[in-house]
Amino acid sequence: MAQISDKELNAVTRRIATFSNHLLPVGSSGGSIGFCNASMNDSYHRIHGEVPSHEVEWKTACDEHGKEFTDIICEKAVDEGIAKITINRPQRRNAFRPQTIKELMRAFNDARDDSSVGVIILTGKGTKAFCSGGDQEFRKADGYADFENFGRLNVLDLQVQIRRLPKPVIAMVAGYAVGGGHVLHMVCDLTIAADNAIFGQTGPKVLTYHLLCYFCNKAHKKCPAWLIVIFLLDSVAGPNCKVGSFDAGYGSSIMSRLVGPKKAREMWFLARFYTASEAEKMGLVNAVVPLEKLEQETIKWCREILRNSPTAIRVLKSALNAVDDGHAGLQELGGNATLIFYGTEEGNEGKTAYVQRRRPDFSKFPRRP
Ligand SMILES: CC(C)(COP(=O)(O)OP(=O)(O)OC[C@H]1O[C@@H](n2cnc3c(N)ncnc32)[C@H](O)[C@@H]1OP(=O)(O)O)[C@@H](O)C(=O)NCCC(=O)NCCSC(=O)CCC(=O)c1ccccc1C(=O)O
Repeated sequence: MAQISDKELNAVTRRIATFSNHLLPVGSSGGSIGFCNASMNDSYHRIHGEVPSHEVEWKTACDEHGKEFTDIICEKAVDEGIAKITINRPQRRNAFRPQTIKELMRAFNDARDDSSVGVIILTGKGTKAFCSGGDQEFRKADGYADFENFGRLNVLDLQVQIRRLPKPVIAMVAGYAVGGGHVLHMVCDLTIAADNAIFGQTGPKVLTYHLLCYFCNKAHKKCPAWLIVIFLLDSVAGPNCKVGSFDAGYGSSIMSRLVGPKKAREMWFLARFYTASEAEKMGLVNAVVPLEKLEQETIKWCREILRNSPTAIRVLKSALNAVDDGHAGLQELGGNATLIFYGTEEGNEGKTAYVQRRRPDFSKFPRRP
């Protein structure tokens, strides 16, 4: 009779253990290994262990000229590939003005170029709001303007930057994510929400708030009494803000992809607000956690991502966007193919031959089926 070696016996025992673990109901403890879920007792989890849960040590980062940011806080985790970018205007529910967007774009650029960073968290200061969209005080007839005397919709550039950034961006949402702030979280790759989070678009609602600001500006800050009365009545009838705006770009198309065309129409046409658990059911967010666990859980997701291959994640992000992003999506995905090719011997042969003024020898490279 054929003898079975110790090695083979070990392999069989391991396979039976793995198989029987898969049969255990989810949540049962199933043995002495301290995983939260018995079905996680496979070789991957035995080798990699649990995702570490120790606290992050944050180090504040300046801008590229060593100057401190005014509207945002940029931090990097010590010895871990996590950058955290925080909109720091809590007194205005983290509404963004052009300066905020410019700083955000610089911080995202820095995190992109920093090869020690593998994942970026976008969040808002405090627990009341992730972001309440464009700061209406700075809205003019041609867009938003602060230190410059022309207006723009700067946030659209930031949306594109996040979409194309070759590292995952996670929105960490506590409190309101509304208007342009809601679009920002949708543009991020993942969203972890606190149980106090509120999501929604405000733009199409009645114009009282914007009208009030507009007339006050015109009247050198003096508000006509009738407008104040309308504003007060309107505030009582529906305390959510009303700004007269819409995002017919990513704010519509990405939303429709996330929640489906019918629900997207509901979100925009009715401009209702939704709780975190409603948002989770709609597919707007990846997870909802108690407010006090928000950062801990987000960090856990970051650490789990950071264990994985950065190139695989980079290519996957562009692949997941490619169909929707048309030429820009193909360019991003195609750029990744070229980037990987540059790192191969075959790619290098072409370059080396050119530099050495000789014919390249591609004969040694396989023509794969
Ligand atoms: C977020 C709220 C629901 C929070 O309500 P609450 O907790 O009761 O706080 P408040 O007392 O309302 O607010 C505290 C304080 O903050 C000020 N504030 C809040 N949000 C803004 C804002 N967006 N702009 C300016 N100021 C804001 C508020 O006035 C208070 O100030 P005090 O001095 O203390 O009184 C509620 O605050 C709320 O509903 N806010 C407005 C939300 C909203 O409608 N946002 C949408 C703005 S439009 C937008 O984001 C579009 C952005 C954009 O650039 C764009 C992109 C693509 C296409 C088009 C556009 C475009 O601009 O049109």
